[in-house]
Amino acid sequence: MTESTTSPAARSATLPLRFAVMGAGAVGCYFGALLARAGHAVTLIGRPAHVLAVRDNGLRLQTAAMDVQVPLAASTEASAVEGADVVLFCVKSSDSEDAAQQIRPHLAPGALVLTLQNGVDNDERVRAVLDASTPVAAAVVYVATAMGGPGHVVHHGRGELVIAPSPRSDEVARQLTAAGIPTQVSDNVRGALWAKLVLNSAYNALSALSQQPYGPLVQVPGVTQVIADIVAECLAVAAADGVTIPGDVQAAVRGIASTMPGQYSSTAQDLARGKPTEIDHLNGYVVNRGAALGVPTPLNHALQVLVKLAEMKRATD
Ligand SMILES: NC(=O)C1=CN([C@@H]2O[C@H](COP(=O)(O)OP(=O)(O)OC[C@H]3O[C@@H](n4cnc5c(N)ncnc54)[C@H](OP(=O)(O)O)[C@@H]3O)[C@@H](O)[C@H]2O)C=CC1
Ligand SMILES: CC(C)(CO)C(=O)C(=O)O
Repeated sequence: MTESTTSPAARSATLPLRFAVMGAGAVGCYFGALLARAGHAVTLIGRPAHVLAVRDNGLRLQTAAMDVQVPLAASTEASAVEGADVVLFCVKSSDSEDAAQQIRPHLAPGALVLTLQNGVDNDERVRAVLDASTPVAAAVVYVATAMGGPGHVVHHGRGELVIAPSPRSDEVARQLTAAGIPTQVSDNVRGALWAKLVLNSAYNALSALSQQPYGPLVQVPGVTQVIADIVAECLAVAAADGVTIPGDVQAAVRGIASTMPGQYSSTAQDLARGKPTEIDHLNGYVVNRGAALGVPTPLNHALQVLVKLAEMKRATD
């Protein structure tokens, strides 16, 4: 096909883009590394020890299929988003406003900010901080990754995204998919984020408070009934909020314990490392929406409070 017969969209799908990753942790490093390997210009923005390691040796990307050093740019400064076509916004949900404030003065006009986070309202919270002209699209992240240490990301499974529509979403989805990150654009990302929120609300706090992986957790008498009751509260809030949750959420909830029996929730991992959890954006979100909509959520509230107490204890140990 000659240049003149190629549509602008098709042409742009073949051109490398400039990506910045705001919050270069497990999720941002994994996707950033794949994009850099596909020829895109990628800058990671993260903490000093990680940035130094990446600058010295590149990012070590360890998956079942490869263990490679990926050269890419890294900075501790939010100003490194300058010139990016797309910002992968990958901080924890509790850091969204701060991180958005930090990148705001440096974003190029029209840069797309993609929120790759758990929790259902990060896109709204980021949009509220950024200039009204900046497109922000939520992404549902289906991946299991962890940091192996500074400059080292370990992939444990999956790696797809579902992203919300925006002026650049189709183009970006094509580029991501071509880079080995299967990406769909969906007009029900909120529903898909809610589906994940239900799983997180059902399992994360219980795994965190007991420091148990999902397999042994559900063997304890009473746990599956508690999970069913938590899920019922979440679904009542979602219904009152007009959210259509795609797929069979009950089957997805049951499937977690059998498909990931050895997995500890991210909340359990945060607590074990003495890091703040995202609980206010998981069970806590269900509680707040429930309160606003007049739907009682006593189990979600109890779990939120218990995790906050455990965070407090961990911080003072
Ligand atoms: N890991 C996974 O497999 C999955 C994670 N998710 C979700 O993705 C999101 C990101 O998770 P994950 O990557 O695991 O989290 P990480 O904690 O590994 O990564 C976030 C990184 O951003 C850093 N950071 C925060 N604020 C700034 C800032 N202002 N400037 C520079 N760096 C900053 C953090 O540093 P510090 O810790 O020092 O604050 C941390 O290193 C979360 O919402 C999570 O729930 C979703 C699906 C799977
Ligand atoms: C799906 C689940 C519950 C898997 O661990 C998760 O997203 C988390 O740990 O935060």
